[in-house]
Amino acid sequence: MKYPENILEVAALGPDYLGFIFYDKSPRYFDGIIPEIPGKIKKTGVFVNATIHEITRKATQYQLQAVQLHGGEHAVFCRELRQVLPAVEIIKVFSVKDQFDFSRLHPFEDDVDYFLFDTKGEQPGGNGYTFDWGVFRNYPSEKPFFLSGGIGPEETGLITGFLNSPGYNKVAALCHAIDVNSRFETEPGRKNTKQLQEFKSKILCQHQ
Ligand SMILES: O=C(O)c1ccccc1NCC(=O)[C@H](O)[C@H](O)COP(=O)(O)O
Repeated sequence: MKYPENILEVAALGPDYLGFIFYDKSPRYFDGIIPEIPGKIKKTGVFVNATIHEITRKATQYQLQAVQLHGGEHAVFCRELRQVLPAVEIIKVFSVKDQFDFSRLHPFEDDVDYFLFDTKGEQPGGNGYTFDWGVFRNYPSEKPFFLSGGIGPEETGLITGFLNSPGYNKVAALCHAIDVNSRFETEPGRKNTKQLQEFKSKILCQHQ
């Protein structure tokens, strides 16, 4: 999110999280003021290889309830961050191409709250492409995760198929949130509220 009036419009749809990109090479880079939004929506700072000091500064400035780490942050870094910001959820992102080696998650198990799976692309995030969710057949963890990467208005069938499919049963139950971004934008950082509303209604209606 980037623009105050658009933040308020999207907040009115009742998402669980709202993301603010603190990566200055992104067209969605956020440096503004976050208007007052309902406390149950978790303000989430998105970082790429930022220092603990930078993350702490933004977390304090914007009263973030979650941070999403999109760079090469390692498990020890996440552990240190947790010590400094114990009340803030830590979401560690992994980029998936065709295959994914899930053993990479193991070192992070005790130090993050959620994993987030995004599509590997030219940029650290916001690439707008999906990956093959079939990789989740090999998901070895009990940790809930965010499903991300190129999810757009046309993906509702795919999502509900994934969430309801017996083939994925245990994994689908661990899908904590659906993360959407560029495919719902009218320009970088500005979300199409109508499309988001329809998307949310369809998912809620189709997911048993
Ligand atoms: O969106 C960005 O510009 C961005 C830049 C650098 C790191 C992360 C970024 N976005 C983070 C997200 O969580 C996106 O929602 C995720 O990458 C999916 O984006 P999209 O493929 O556009 O749906």
